[in-house]
Amino acid sequence: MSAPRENQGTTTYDVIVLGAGPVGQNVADRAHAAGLSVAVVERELVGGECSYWACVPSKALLRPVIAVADVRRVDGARQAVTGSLDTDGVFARRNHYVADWDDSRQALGIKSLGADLFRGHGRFEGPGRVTVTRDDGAQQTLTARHAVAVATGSLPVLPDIPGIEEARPWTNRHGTDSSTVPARLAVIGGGGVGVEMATLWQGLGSRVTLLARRSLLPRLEPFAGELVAQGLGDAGVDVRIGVRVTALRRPDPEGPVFLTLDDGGELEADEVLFATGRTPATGDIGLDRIGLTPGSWLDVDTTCLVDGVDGEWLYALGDVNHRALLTHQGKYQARTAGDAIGARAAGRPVDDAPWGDHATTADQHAVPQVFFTDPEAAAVGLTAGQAVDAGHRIRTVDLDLNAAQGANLYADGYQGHARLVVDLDREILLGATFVGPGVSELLHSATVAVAGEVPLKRLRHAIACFPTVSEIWLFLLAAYQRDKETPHAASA
Ligand SMILES: Cc1cc2nc3c(=O)[nH]c(=O)nc-3n(C[C@H](O)[C@H](O)[C@H](O)COP(=O)(O)OP(=O)(O)OC[C@H]3O[C@@H](n4cnc5c(N)ncnc54)[C@H](O)[C@@H]3O)c2cc1C
Ligand SMILES: NC(=O)c1ccc[n+]([C@@H]2O[C@H](COP(=O)([O-])OP(=O)(O)OC[C@H]3O[C@@H](n4cnc5c(N)ncnc54)[C@H](O)[C@@H]3O)[C@@H](O)[C@H]2O)c1
Repeated sequence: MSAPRENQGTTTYDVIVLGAGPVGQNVADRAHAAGLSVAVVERELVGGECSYWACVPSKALLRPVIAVADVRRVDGARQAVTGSLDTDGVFARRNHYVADWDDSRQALGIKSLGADLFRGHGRFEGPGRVTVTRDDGAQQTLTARHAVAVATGSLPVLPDIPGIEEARPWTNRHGTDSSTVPARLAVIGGGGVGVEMATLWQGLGSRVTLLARRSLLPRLEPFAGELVAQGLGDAGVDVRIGVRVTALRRPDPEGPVFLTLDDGGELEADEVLFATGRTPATGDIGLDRIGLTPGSWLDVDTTCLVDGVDGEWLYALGDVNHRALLTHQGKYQARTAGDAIGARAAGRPVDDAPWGDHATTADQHAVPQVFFTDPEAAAVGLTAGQAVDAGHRIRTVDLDLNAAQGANLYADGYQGHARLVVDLDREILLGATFVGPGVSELLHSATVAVAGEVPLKRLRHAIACFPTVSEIWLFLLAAYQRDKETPHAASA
């Protein structure tokens, strides 16, 4: 490792990491493990959006809601749940998991992995050169001998609708850090944030209206959004699909917000939460100083080197490269790119062939995701539609999950559905989707099968325990075999 070197107010490290979310932390760890000196720059909280306003608080708040729903599906246990959720307890639980928005433990983590933390806003001044501006205006310049890794994440997008400022909308920030439950909440957007926020605030006692201009969870198999919409409706959410907000008003700043809808209606709520997508946090990081466009997503190659930048020094990881806006996928990119940075710095060969040590091949073939709704929706790889669009010859296998006795024992009247997408030419799985209570823990089996390209002939020998929900694999594979042996079986 070349130790940090100071010269005329500029400190030189082997690697500079911009952003200390989960992704920045992981690339710093891997680069340091490769023997490189590392500076990490963070302008807000070490741990990023994920730790304080996204994954962690949302799951801390959702778990009690789903735990109670799960108990209510088990006769004998249901009778033990007689009251409503203790919201103070739920908020205290959330506060515990976000450490009361105090990042000192995570900041120590940066130190203990051997990197130096610089608090402040990082901006490129030129290739390999970053200025850090602290809140008090003090500035420090850092230069990188080998690499800069941009892991600045993403920000919520608010649509340009008249009255949006006056409405003082919530985004994922208030949606996860509020400790008051609005009596009526309008949630706009049917993606992951929208459906999870609707689930959790309805569970905590709000009367939620969810407005989605298209189907829910549109990137998953269509049945996922349909079952999640049904679950939300059963929980009391007013789900309205195909409805847009055209204007907002909050005439009395202390009073309710009014939403004008394109179906001619008006909706009154106490708060409105926009979950209408993300924009890259690259607007103010000096991209123009290095020949890139401020505010753009950063396209990358398989080792996460940014396209169109000479010299193999600029990497972009996590949300900012727009490959998959998921913590686990960003961390995978960070581990892979951290190793690639180490290899390039040492002059060792880079193994960027598909599934190689320095390639993020899973980003294209095996991205797993779970939405913690009730029912849960879990998917990996390609949907049937995506597989056909990509030119694969496929067959889909569909089954209700209650075909597995384990599902019925897990929840009385278990309702859920599974789909496998099979590549007919190679007889491997391209994708799998499970929707139902408790399926989040089922997904990794499918991820192993998809990423491992395990032949179905061999998968048959991976036995699931009786009586678990996982036994659905047995029935899905048997159904595939049956279809295969039936000449008229449909292939999509
Ligand atoms: C409500 C919600 C729930 C979610 N739930 C899940 C989930 O359950 N599972 C999942 O996998 N994903 C989930 N996601 C997505 C997940 O939050 C992101 O994919 C993840 O946070 C991306 O990590 P990151 O490190 O790239 O960015 P971030 O977590 O956004 O971290 C980026 C860091 O960079 C810092 N930064 C930005 N600009 C600068 C600068 N110029 N100088 C210095 N520092 C800077 C920021 O302050 C921040 O700390 C959820 C998202 C939302 C909104
Ligand atoms: N459990 C998880 O892993 C989890 C949970 C939440 C979010 N996430 C990830 O975080 C990212 C951001 O999630 P998100 O839900 O904010 O974004 P998204 O892009 O997934 O969904 C946004 C939705 O809002 C809709 N929309 C956009 N503009 C609109 C408008 N003006 N009016 C009405 N609807 C509008 C879009 O059609 C889309 O369906 C996603 O990639 C998501 O997968 C993951």
